[in-house]
Amino acid sequence: MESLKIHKIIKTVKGDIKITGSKSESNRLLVLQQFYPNLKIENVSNSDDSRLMQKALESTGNEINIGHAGTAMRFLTAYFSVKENAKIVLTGSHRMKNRPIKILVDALRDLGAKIDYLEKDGYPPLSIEGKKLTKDFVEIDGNISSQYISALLLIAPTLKNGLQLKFKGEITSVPYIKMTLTLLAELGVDLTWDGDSISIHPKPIIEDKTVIVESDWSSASYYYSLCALSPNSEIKLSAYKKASLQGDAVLASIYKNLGVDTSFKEHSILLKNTGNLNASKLMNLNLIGAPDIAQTIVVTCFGLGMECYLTGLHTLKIKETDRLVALKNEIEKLGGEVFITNETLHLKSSKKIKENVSIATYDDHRMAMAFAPLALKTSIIIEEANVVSKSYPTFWEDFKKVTT
Ligand SMILES: O=C(O)C1=C[C@@H](OP(=O)(O)O)[C@@H](O)[C@H](O)C1
Ligand SMILES: C=C(OP(=O)(O)O)C(=O)O
Repeated sequence: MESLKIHKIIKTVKGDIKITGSKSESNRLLVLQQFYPNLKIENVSNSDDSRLMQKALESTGNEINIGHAGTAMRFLTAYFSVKENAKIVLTGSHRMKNRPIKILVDALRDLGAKIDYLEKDGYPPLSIEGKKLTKDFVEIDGNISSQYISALLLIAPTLKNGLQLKFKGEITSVPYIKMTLTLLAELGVDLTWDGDSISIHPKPIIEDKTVIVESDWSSASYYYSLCALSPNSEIKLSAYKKASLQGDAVLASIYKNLGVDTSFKEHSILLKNTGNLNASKLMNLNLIGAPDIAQTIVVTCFGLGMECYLTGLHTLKIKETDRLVALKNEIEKLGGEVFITNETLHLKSSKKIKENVSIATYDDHRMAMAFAPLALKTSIIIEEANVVSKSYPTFWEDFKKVTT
């Protein structure tokens, strides 16, 4: 699928969607399943990133290409470093070769791992020779990506003496670290998080266990946006729970201020447009714990003509694309005004949205999905619309279901 033209939607958004499992939970559990084969996983994500992860873990070849999948790149670097006798090259897309991995590689090398850079220092591709790691203490910078920390935590219980991780500086995307720790604890791993240090005890085997992956909250964000932009709309999404491991579940409280009410019913959430919106209010949010929903929120505010000021966005520059620049470029094409720094984004309120603008997606699934709901306001074109498969392969079918 190349460009997708979406004609202005005149229907009230309504429907019932079952969303695939969280890609973050899935990619952690898939690694853990290699260490603990008696772990069963249900509702695994059907995203490209999780399929690539599964394929990599089953691969018998000596070169693995994980495309655009950041978590897979980081988690597999740690995984293959401890897989005795593994000798592999881990590579990815052009963008992946420009997403930093030095902090993780340095930490693994400090623990004794054998990893070499094949092109640019500090970036994939990597050559990894797996071996037994015997050290049990490492310091790591927590401000660039929490994925480095999760990667180390996932291998920690398989190390002979476990692992103590000490953080330098501030930690970013903390809910993702908590997700990793909660999943480890569910498998019976003993751990403590005390101030700037996490200790993981060794756990060579676990009891039989089945984990059901909750559906993906980041994917739910696009329905929150549709609901916010469509008066009287109602969407039911499954399968979700109130006590989520995913930080993006904060959507429910954020979108309350954008006129969407969330109610939990058994395994689903019901989103309803309440009509309760003060569009002259400024949306002021720190998204350091939920970076993946920044694009959705900015576009919703733009569609509602609201001003928004987001902070805590320093990780957006090193994701699938520089998401701060991408948002500014595309919203300005539509007639909006956006100011960015390295960690903030300020959207001015604007009343008009230009028609038939073609939105570039920069190989970033979230650019395509975040801009699609604007079709409730005006006809819009989404370029390279199939990028959505990175996290949500059936997005366009599901989008159609609730909008036509
Ligand atoms: O651990 C994870 O599953 C993720 C952590 C976050 O990355 P950063 O920690 O790099 O912000 C998030 O943006 C990414 O989509 C998934
Ligand atoms: C940043 C993302 O993924 P990753 O870092 O795993 O490529 C994302 O899905 O928005």
